[in-house]
Amino acid sequence: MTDLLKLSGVHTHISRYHILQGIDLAVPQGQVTMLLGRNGAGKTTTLRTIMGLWQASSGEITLSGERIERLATPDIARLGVGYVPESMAVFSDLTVKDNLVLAARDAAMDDRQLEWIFGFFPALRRFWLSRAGSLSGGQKQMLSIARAIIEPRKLLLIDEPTKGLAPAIVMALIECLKEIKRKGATILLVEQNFFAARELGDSVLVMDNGTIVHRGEMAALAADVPLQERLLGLSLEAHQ
Ligand SMILES: Nc1ncnc2c1ncn2[C@@H]1O[C@H](COP(=O)(O)OP(=O)(O)OP(=O)(O)O)[C@@H](O)[C@H]1O
Repeated sequence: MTDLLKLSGVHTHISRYHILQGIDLAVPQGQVTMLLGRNGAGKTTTLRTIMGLWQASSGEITLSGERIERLATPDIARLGVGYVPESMAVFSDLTVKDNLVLAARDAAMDDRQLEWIFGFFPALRRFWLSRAGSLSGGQKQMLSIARAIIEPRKLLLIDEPTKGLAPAIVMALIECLKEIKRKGATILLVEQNFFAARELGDSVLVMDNGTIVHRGEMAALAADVPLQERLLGLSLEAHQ
């Protein structure tokens, strides 16, 4: 299996704080890799460092074998990395359509890509000319993911997409992400929801205090409650 993304010995400082303390991880092509860990473990900082939003103070990050840790965020995006931040990246005052037009940047929106996205997220077709600010939380999250996949991406970084959403919406979102996965996407996914983690994850990385403390198959961690309690402080069931 080819590793699409690799981090070796990555350290990140935020002002005087040493947050990432030597991250080694690999994200295999065509798989969903879950990134779990307690609050404050460094999951968001890891995604932001890959995306160039924080600069690694040392270590190497490669995408398809190419070093990216010194590149600026727009250049990393141009190489095919899509990022869905925790705080839903949508422009509330713009329509759903304009949010997607902007996300497609200089490329004209491709009709086939758009139909593909409507297939996952039918609500976006329904509210095409509505202000994004008028959408529900779940619909905003769907728009935020749609913005990240409006152009073909090699790699998607998604930060806690189910956070704060009602259970029915969470289930719908999991189905959408499964479909995106079925189409062969490679995803690094931060997620604390048990169903989402178990349903979507092929492999799992667990972080604590800025390092990776466990790596393995998601199914193996999902089946091992004592290990979950040791690594996460409580079982995945309790994270629902
Ligand atoms: N802008 C910042 N300035 C100072 N410290 C920060 C900043 N952003 C994050 N941190 C610190 O870095 C550590 C890791 O935070 P991070 O958000 O990466 O954790 P996380 O695992 O994503 O947790 P959560 O699930 O709570 O978002 C925390 O101790 C946090 O307080």
